[in-house]
Amino acid sequence: MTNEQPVLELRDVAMSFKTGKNLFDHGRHHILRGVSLNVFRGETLGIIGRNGCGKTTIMRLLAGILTPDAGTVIRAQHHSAALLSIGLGFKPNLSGRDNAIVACLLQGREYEEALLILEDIKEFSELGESFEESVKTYSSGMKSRLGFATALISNVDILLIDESLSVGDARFKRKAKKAMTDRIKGKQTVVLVSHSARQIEELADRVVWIEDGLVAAEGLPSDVLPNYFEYTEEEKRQKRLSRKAARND
Ligand SMILES: Nc1ncnc2c1ncn2[C@@H]1O[C@H](COP(=O)(O)OP(=O)(O)OP(=O)(O)O)[C@@H](O)[C@H]1O
Repeated sequence: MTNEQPVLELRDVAMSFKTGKNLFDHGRHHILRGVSLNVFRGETLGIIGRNGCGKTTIMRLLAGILTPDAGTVIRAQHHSAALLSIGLGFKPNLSGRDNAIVACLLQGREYEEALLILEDIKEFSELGESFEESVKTYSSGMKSRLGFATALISNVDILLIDESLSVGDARFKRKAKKAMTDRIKGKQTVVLVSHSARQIEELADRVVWIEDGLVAAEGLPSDVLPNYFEYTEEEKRQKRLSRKAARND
C-alpha cells in the first residue's frame, strides 16, 4: 500500500476558527496545527480523537467544503469525494431532482448516467412527490436523506462518512447504516469518523488518531486503538482524581 499514490491527502494542514472572544491570538481557536494524512484507493480509513479535536473539520476539508489556513488538500485527478448525509451545497430554489442531477454531475458522472440513476436516488431517499419540490421547502431530515441517497447511489469515488450526522428517522437510520456498512466492506474508498472507537475497530483498515491538533498515531486498528483506549481511560482517571481533590479542598 505504501508505494501507491493516495487518492486523497492532507499535507501539513492547519485550521483555526474565530472564537468571538478576542482574548489571545486575535480571537482564533487553533484546531489543526499541521495534520498530514493519506487515503488510499479501496481502503477504509478511520479517524478517531476526543470530542472537539477536529474530526468533522478534517472531513469538511477533505470534502473541499472548507479551505485550510495553511497546508494543502490534494485529491487525485478524476476522483470525486462526497461527505455523506449532509444537505450542504444544495441549491434551495432547485427541486430535489435537479439538485440530485447537479450533485451527480459535480461528482463526475455523465448527464445521461445521472438521469439513469435518478429514480434510484428518489426511491432510496423516500422523498416521494417532494423530490419534485424545491429544496427550500425541505426539513433538515429531508435534506439529509437527499444528500445521503445522492452520495450513495451516484457511486462517488471517495465516501466521507461522519457518523455524528444523523440521517432521518430511526428506520431510515437503520437502512442508511446497512447501506453504509455494505459499502465499507466492499471496494469503496471510505473515510470514517465515529464516536464509537469499537465501530472503527470493526470497519477500518487503518486508523489515524488526532490529538491536540496533530496526528498522535496512525496504523492498523490493532496497533493504534489499544493505546487510544489506554490514553482516554487514563485521562478519565486523571479528571476523576482532580474532581476528588477539588471536593476535598
Ligand atoms: N465553523 C466553525 N466556527 C467556529 N468554531 C468551529 C467551527 N467548526 C468547528 N468549530 C470548533 O472547532 C472544534 C473542532 O470541531 P469539530 O466538529 O471538527 O470536532 P470533532 O472532533 O468532530 O468533535 P465531536 O467529536 O464532538 O463531533 C470545536 O471546538 C468546534 O467548536
